[in-house]
This record gives sequence, C-alpha cells and structure tokens, in this order.
Amino acid sequence: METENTTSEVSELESTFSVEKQKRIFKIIVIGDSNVGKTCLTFRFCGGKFPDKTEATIGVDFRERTLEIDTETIKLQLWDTAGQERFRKSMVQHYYRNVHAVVFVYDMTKLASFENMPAWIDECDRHSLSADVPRILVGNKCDEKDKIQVSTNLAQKFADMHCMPLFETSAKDDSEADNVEAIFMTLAHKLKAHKQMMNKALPRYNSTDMKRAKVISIGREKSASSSDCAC
Ligand SMILES: Nc1nc2c(ncn2[C@@H]2O[C@H](COP(=O)(O)OP(=O)(O)OP(=O)(O)O)[C@@H](O)[C@H]2O)c(=O)[nH]1
Ligand SMILES: [Mg+2]
Repeated sequence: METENTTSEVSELESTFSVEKQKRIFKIIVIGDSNVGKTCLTFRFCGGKFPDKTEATIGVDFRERTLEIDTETIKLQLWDTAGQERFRKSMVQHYYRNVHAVVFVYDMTKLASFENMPAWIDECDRHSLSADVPRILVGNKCDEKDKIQVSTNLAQKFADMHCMPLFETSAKDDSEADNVEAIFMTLAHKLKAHKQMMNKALPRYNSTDMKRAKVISIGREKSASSSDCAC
C-alpha cells in the first residue's frame, strides 16, 4: 500500500530514471607517451582553455563534457591516462574496461613519441576491444612549427595502415581550438550514431520491472543507491 510520501519518491525515482535514460555516457580514453599533451588536450576540449601548468598525470584524471547532438544529450567522459609507466601500471585494465573510443596522442616535436605508437596500439589490442570501438590518431603541438620531427606524410601512412583518421593540432594555440573541438565532436557523432545502446549509467528496466523496482527500493528505503560510475 503506497502512502503519500512513497508516491512522490516513486515519481522522483521515475524522473531520475527518465532523465538518465536519455543521457548516454561514452567513455573515451586518451593514451600516449608522457608529455605529449594528453592532459592539455582534454582540458582544452572540456574546459575550453589551455591549462597554465600541468603535472605528470598519476593513474588517471577524468574530464567530462555534456553535448547536445541532434536533440540528444550525450556525455563524453574523457579518461586522461598517465603516460609514465610508473604512474599507470596498476590502472591499465581499468582504462580499457567498457571503453567506447580510444584517442592515441603523440608529440609532433618528439619523433620517439610517434615511434612508440605501435606499442600503445599493441597494449590496446591486448585488451581485445571490439572492432567497432573507434580509434583516432592525434599529433599534438603543431604550433611548434620549427621543431616538427614527425611529418604529416609519415603520420598519415601510419594512420592509414591502422585504419585510423589522423588529426594534427595544438592544445596550446588558441587558433587551433576549433580543431581540438572537431576531433572530439567527430568522435561524439560516431559514437552517437552507434546503434547499440551502450549506456552503462542505468540498467534497462521494462515498466513492470520499474514498478517492482519502485516497491523494492521504497521498501528498503535506506539502502545505499549504487553509483552509476562507468569505471
Ligand atoms: N607547445 C605546446 N606545448 C604543449 C601542448 N600541449 C601540451 N603542451 C605542453 O607539454 C607539456 C606536457 O603536457 P601534458 O598535457 O601535461 O602532457 P601529458 O601527455 O598529459 O603527460 P603525462 O600526464 O605525463 O602523461 C606541458 O608543459 C604542456 O604545457 C601544445 O599543443 N603545444
Ligand atoms: Mg597528463
């Protein structure tokens, strides 16, 4: 028998459910050598500016941005991973779990960071992501025009060999901000167009389950609600 307050809680649960139901969350991991600019790129896209100072990422940093694409609200959850081996070793399987897209980043002014790309791709392959998880290759720091060590031609050949689109950009140069935006927006459109509902935020109940869920959750009222963290 539902009393007055349970009805309002039920409708609250319903509204939360219905809001969450529309917002798909996509996990995008950003991978590459230390110092290539992964933190700055994610900061530029999510925060709209170049961070004054960054430190080496330890483990992983999360940055999110909610987007409106063709009337659907989706959330991109960027996992800014550590490039330094000592700061990432116990985290790697968390990086790749339930990932929806992978962004590989190298520093255009550091040939070694590009030459390490096969190792990063191997790491990704070892986590047997399904073939339909999009991967893109990003050359960062194109603003350092007189220090470029990786030519577009060389990078394009590598990208073609691995069936990835190549983007060359700069997290630092404000005039490149639209390009950084375009990189992640291209990915967002691709993920959104993806047929399967990949949302991890909430399981999909049908209406009868919902009713049962309502009664059960009200009955247990104090039970801690499980977080819908996608990790
Ligand atoms: N010139 C230039 N410098 C950049 C750019 N992006 C990042 N940097 C600089 O490169 C250095 C490293 O940037 P981060 O974003 O911290 O590098 P990271 O890949 O996150 O490094 P880890 O966290 O150690 O993996 C910092 O000094 C940044 O200011 C860029 O587009 N152009
Ligand atoms: Mg970092």
